[in-house]
Amino acid sequence: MTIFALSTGPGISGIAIIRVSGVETKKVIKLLTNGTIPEPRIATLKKINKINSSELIDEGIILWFPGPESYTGEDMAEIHVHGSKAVIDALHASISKIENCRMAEPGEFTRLAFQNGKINLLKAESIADLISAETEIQRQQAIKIMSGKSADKFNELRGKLLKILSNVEAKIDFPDEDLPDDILKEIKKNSNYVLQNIEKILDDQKVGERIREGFKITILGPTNAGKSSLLNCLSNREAAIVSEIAGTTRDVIETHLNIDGYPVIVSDTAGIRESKSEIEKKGIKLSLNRADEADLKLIVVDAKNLVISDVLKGLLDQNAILVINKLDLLEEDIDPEIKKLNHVLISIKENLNIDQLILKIKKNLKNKFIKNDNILITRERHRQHLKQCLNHLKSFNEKNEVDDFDKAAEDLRLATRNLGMIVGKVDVEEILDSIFNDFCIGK
Ligand SMILES: Nc1nc2c(ncn2[C@@H]2O[C@H](COP(=O)(O)OP(=O)(O)OP(=O)(O)O)[C@@H](O)[C@H]2O)c(=O)[nH]1
Ligand SMILES: [K+]
Ligand SMILES: [Mg+2]
Repeated sequence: MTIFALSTGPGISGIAIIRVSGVETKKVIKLLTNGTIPEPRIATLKKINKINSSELIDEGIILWFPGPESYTGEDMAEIHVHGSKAVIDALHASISKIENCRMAEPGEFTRLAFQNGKINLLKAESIADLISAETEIQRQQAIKIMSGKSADKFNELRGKLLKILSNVEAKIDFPDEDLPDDILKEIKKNSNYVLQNIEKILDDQKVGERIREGFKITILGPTNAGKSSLLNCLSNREAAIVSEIAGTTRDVIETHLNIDGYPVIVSDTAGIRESKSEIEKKGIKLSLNRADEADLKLIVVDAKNLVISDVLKGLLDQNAILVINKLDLLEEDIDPEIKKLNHVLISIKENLNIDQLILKIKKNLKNKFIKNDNILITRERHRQHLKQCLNHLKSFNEKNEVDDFDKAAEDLRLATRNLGMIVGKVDVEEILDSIFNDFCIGK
């Protein structure tokens, strides 16, 4: 089967690129250009016409990449035309008339690249991350994983496990012979090395995932403190309704922001107070759930009414900033006890000290992100495989201690398999769909 798809973004653009991959690629070029195949990898201007007709669609550049020296490993072509809907539609219609040619599924080009051994799974995932990167930090992370640093580490650890496995299997094959002491020592050393490495990789405060998905900031506080006003102020738009009526916000309202390169998801929540309304109570429950999940809590209170309820006190930990709003209304100094807390005094109405608050938020993000320069896990999938690997490895150690080699070997195989699945070194058909379906068509 030969696949094709628009690989540039949809909508009007100066240039649109349609990619073709598969055995019929040469035929596609010939039929579209009524002519010869261009030199490999040399941009060649061609008249592109409808299939089986001399009617011109557009003039454009054809790039011919004979397999296996191509992105997918198969014969491939790129057709660069003017980026209008009509040109693209005409080209698509023409190619789909050629036998054995069809539109590509989302992520299918990259999936082929993986299946044909051009890239490993981590690289495939990082390509998806790079395509969807919205902030500088996300781009940096994607390109780092793409460069192969994580894959190298996981392959190194997997190599050690395979080494142990060969020793243990030798023991199973020759049950009457004892393993020499130095080999037993080496097995122990290697399995501890892998164990400790995985524990260290897992102990990462989930920074990699946070960079991909966004760092979670939750705005909490009593009703009418100005929480929704703060959300709007940070996101520079009317994301949430602001009113002088206490209890305005009921549902959680999220906005995605880019704070100095760091991706964040800011959530505004329902004001916390004693309420008889069932709906409001539900809203307050949602607020408290969000507080649990948050990486950073902004506890907003009213400077004129500075009572901090016990519930809020419970939320004021090292991942919280006390935001005292409505500074413009304040006449006297604030309570020295409250001043001891990690706080900032602002007025959203008068735009006072907002920059200070943003600085504090940034500092908090930086501390969290920069502490960990060794990010290897960017997805829950990786974390699950590592946890499984760790469990099997621990179980292997226990069984190995009591000379239960058969069962120990089985644990070792499973541990190795889980490490392999991260990079895509084993039969991974079952996880491929979920990975490549996240891509858009043409990638
Ligand atoms: N004077 C003054 N008023 C403010 C300031 N910030 C917000 N307000 C006003 O405070 C009122 C409540 O603001 P909201 O943003 O709706 O407060 P909230 O915390 O989201 O309230 P709920 O959703 O009901 O819990 C509105 O009338 C705002 O205009 C400020 O800095 N100074
Ligand atoms: K309100
Ligand atoms: Mg509100």
